[in-house]
Amino acid sequence: MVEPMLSTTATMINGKKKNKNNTPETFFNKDYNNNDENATVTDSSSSSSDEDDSDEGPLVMHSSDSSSIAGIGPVSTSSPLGSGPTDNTGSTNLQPTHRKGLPRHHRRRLSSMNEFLDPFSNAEIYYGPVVNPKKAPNSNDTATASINSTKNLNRTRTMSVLDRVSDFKRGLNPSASNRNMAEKNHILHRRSSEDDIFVSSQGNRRFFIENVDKTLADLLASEDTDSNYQITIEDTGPKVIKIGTANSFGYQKINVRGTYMLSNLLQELTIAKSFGRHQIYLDEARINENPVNRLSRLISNQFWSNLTRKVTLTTIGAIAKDTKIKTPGAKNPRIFIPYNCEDQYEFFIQASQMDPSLKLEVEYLPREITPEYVKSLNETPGLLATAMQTLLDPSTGEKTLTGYPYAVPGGRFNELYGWDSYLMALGLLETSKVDVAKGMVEHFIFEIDHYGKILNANRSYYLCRSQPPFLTDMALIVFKKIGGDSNVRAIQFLKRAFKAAIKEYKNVWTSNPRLDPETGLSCYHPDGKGIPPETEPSHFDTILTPFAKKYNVTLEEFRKLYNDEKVSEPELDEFFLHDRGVRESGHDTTYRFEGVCAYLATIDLNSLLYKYEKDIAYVIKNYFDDSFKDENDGTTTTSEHWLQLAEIRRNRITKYLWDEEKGFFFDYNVKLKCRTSYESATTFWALWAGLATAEQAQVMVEKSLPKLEVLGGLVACSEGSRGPLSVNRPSRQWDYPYGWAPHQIFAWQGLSDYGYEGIARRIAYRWLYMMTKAFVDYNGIVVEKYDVTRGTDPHRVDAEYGNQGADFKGVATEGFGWVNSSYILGLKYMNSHARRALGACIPPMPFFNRLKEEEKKIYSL
Ligand SMILES: OC[C@H]1O[C@H](O[C@H]2O[C@H](CO)[C@@H](O)[C@H](O)[C@H]2O)[C@H](O)[C@@H](O)[C@@H]1O
Ligand SMILES: [Ca+2]
Repeated sequence: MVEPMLSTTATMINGKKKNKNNTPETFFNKDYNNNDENATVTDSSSSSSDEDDSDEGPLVMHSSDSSSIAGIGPVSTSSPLGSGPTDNTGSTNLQPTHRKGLPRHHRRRLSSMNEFLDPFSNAEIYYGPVVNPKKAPNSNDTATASINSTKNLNRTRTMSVLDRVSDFKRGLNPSASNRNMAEKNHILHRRSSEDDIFVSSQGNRRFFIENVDKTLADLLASEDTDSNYQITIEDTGPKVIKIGTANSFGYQKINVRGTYMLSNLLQELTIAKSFGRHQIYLDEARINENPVNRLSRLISNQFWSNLTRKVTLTTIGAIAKDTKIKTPGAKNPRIFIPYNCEDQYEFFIQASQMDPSLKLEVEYLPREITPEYVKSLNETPGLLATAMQTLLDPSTGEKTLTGYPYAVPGGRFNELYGWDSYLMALGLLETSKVDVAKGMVEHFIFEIDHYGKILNANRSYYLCRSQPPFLTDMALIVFKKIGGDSNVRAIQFLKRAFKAAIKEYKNVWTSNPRLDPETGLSCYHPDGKGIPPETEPSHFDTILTPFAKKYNVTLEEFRKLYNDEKVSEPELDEFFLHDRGVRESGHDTTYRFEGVCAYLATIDLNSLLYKYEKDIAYVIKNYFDDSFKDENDGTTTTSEHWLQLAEIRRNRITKYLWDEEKGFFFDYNVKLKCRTSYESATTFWALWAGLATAEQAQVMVEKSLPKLEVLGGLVACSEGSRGPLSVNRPSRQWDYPYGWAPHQIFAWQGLSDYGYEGIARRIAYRWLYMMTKAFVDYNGIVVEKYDVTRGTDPHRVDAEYGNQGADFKGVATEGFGWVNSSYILGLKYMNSHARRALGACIPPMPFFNRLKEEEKKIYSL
C-alpha cells in the first residue's frame, strides 16, 4: 500500500491531523493508447489480408509497466475494481497492486485545496497514482472546468422525495393489472428540507474522510441493513450519516442523507479503498451529481474501460480461463489456434513457457471442424484465437503479437460475442472508443476467415453457431469514424470487412441448412450435437427427466449416455436442434422459439439480411467500381444484383411474414408452411432495416406498438403471446415482462427513420427513466435486462440465470454492454427538459401528463 501523504507533513488543527497542502495525493494512470514511444504496428495478422489496413498510429507501450513484455501493457485505465483481466496483473481484488513499489518521486501532492481537481474526474485521476507528473492536468484548465461545473454543485440531491416509499417497503408487489393504474396515480412529494447541508461553502463543498476503511465499515453497519454491500431503497437504516467537512479538516460534521447520496458515498469509498487510499477529500458534487450525468459519465469513462479486453502475453491466462464449464478438463486455461496461424501458435506457446504457473494449454484446431469434433471438446473447452497485430520493437528489432481490443458483454465474460459487439460498438463510437469498435470488426473478419462464421462467442463450444449478423452496418459506422472516404486505410478496412461479410452472407446465412429453398428466406439453424455444455446445469432438467426415468438412470447419467450417443432419442435431437437455433438467434430463451426455432424464417434474421443486401450493394457501387469479383467462388456481381436480392427478400417477407390485420411482422414456419402469431418486439427490426413500406409502418404504429409499449419501454413480447406460466412452464428471459436494450435501440432508430421520432422519444424516455430510477435506488445498478413492467425494482429478474450486472459489492464497475449503449443512445432523443425530468426521476406518466399541449407533440401524445 502507498503510505498516506500525511506521514511527512502533518500538522494539527483542532486536534485533527492536517497535511501541508490540505489535499489528498493524486496520481494518474496512463491510457494504453496515449503513449507510443517504442512500438510500431506493422500489419494485421488476419492471414487472408494482403492489404495494409492499419489506419491508426503506433500501438501504445507501457514503459512504466515493469511486468509487460516488449512494451505490451495493460489494456485499459480500469479501476482496480474492474472485473476483467485488463491490467498487467490480471488482478481483480481490491489491492492496488499496480502501485506497489512505485518510486516516491512519482507520487504527487496537489498544491492546495483551492487548486481543486475536477470533482467529476475519473477515479484514476481522482484517487489514482501519477506515473508521469508532466501529464497532470493543466491547472488553469482544471480550474476553469471546476468553476464551470460549480454552477451545478449547490443542490443536494437526496432523491428520496420521489417515490420514497417503495412498493417493496409497503409490502406490495404490484400485479401487471394494477401497475398502469399505479403509474397514473403517481403522486409527487415535496422535497425534503436541506437545513443540515453546509450551505456556507458556496458550491465548493468537500468532505474530509479521515479513515476510509472505518467510514466504509460504519456506513455499511448503519445503512446496509440487508447486508448485501449495497445501499438501496430496500435497506431500512436511518438514511443519514455524519461526515466531516474539509473546511474543518473533518472536525465539523454534516449529514449526508438519502439512499442516492449514501450509496454514492459507499461507491466512492469502495473505489478509494481499491486505490489504496486511507484518507480522502471528497467533493460533495461527486456524490450528489445529477444521476443522468453520473451514469453517462461512468459509462463513458469507466464502464467501457472495465469491459475492454485485449489478448497479450500477460492477459491470455485469465482471458482463456472458462468460467461456465465445471469439468476437470476446463480447469486449466486453453487456447485453440486455427491450423494455419503458426505465428499465433508460437506466440501462445511463448506465453505458456514464460509463466508455467498459468498452465496455459495451446492446441491447434484441425482444418476441418465438424460438429462431432466440436462436441468432443465439450469437457476440455478453450478460447478460440482472434485477430492479432504484429508489433515491432525498434530497439530490439523483435516482432511480437498483440490482440486487437474488444469489449465483452458484461463483467462475467472474457470472450468476444457476436451481436453484443455490434450493440456495444454503437455506444463505444458515441463515446470516442473507436479503436475498440474497430478491433471487434477485425475480430469478425478473422472469425469468418478462420472459423467460417462470426461466432456466438469465441469459445470452442460455440464453433458451430453464429449470432444475429450486423457486420455490414458495424463496418460502415466504424469506417465513418476512422475518416471515411478521406482515409485510404479506412477504405481498405471497409473493403476487407465487406469481402468477409459477403462470404458470411453466402456460406452461412443463405446456404444449407439455414436457407429454406422454398421461401428463399433464412432461419437460425446451426449445426451441432448433444446438449449445449455452457448452459446453466438445471436448464434442461424438465425435458431430460422423462428420458432419465425411461432408462432408469440419474439425470447426470442420462446426460452422459445421450452425449456419448449410447442411446438414440430423435425427439431430443430435434429439441436440441431448436435449442441451438434459439441460442444462435441471441434470444435465448423464449417460448416464441422453443421446439421450433430452426424451422422459423424470423423477421429478425430476414430484416438483417435485407440490410446486408442493401449495404453490400452500396459498398460495391461506391468502393468496388460497381463490380465485385468474389475470390471464393469466382463470381462477379454488381450493386444491381444485390439490390434485386434485397427487393426479392422484401417481397417474400411481405408475403410470408406480414400480417396486415394484426399489424405485425411474424415468423414463418417453413416446415408447417404457416405464419406464426407470436407478438415480438422484433417486428420493429423491419423498420430498422428499412424494408417496411410507409403503410406497413403506420399499421405497426397503430396496432403492434400499443401491445408492446409499457412503463419502461418496449417489452420483448406481449403477455398473451407468452401465455400462462407454471412450475413446469417457467418464465423465459426473452419474453414478457422483460425488456432488452437491443429491442429498444432498433425500435428507436426504425421509428425515427420512418418519421415517428416522437414515438421513439416517448419510448426512449420510458427506458431511460427505468434505468435511471434503478440506478438511483439500487446503488448504481445497470443490468443486462429489466422487467419493464415493474415500477420499483425493474432490475429484479428471476428467469433462467437471473440478471447479469446485479451481483457487485459496494460499486458497480462495468454496467452491462448493450445497456450502457442504450443509455448513451437514448439520451440523444432527449431535450434538456426531458433530461432534467430524468435527473429528478419523474415517471413517464406524470412527465407526459404535465407537458404543455405543444410539448406533447414531440412525444407523439
Ligand atoms: O450461457 C447461456 C447463454 O449465454 C449467452 O446468451 C445470453 O448472453 C449473451 C451475451 O450477453 C447474449 O448475446 C444473448 O443474447 C443472451 O441470451 C450465450 O449467447 C448463449 O449462447 C448461452 O447459451
Ligand atoms: Ca443493502
